[in-house]
Amino acid sequence: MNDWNILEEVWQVIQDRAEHPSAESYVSSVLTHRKGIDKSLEKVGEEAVEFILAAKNQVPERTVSEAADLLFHLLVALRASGTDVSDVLDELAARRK
Ligand SMILES: N=c1c2ncn([C@@H]3O[C@H](COP(=O)(O)OP(=O)(O)OP(=O)(O)O)[C@@H](O)[C@H]3O)c2ncn1[C@@H]1O[C@H](COP(=O)(O)O)[C@@H](O)[C@H]1O
Repeated sequence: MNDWNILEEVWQVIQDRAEHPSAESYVSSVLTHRKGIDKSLEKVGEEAVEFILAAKNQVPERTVSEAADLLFHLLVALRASGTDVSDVLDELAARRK
């Protein structure tokens, strides 16, 4: 199944967790972390490295899983940096040749 809508769905949940933080929420814990934005930026770095290693070592299941982690943490970091994902999508669209 290819469902690009899942990205939008996860983005909306991240907005909700940012606006209504809860103790049980992982996203809230990252967005309210004592390290501030550094926490989500560290996660992006960590997950990027794990993705690179999985892809480089040609481990398909791990590559999929690490790519999902990377996309998720990138969305959280975009929120932490006050960047709207729509602007990122617009930027991609503007690069069409
Ligand atoms: N996609 C994810 C997702 N991917 C990974 N994780 C969590 O990310 C955490 C990080 O795990 P790691 O092993 O990388 O790191 P760790 O050492 O345990 O913890 P940290 O480094 O983060 O401190 C785990 O607790 C995972 O559960 C996620 N947590 C949430 N989501 C999505 O976000 C939504 C909202 O989640 P909550 O905010 O928890 O309600 C969920 O419905 C999902 O769609």
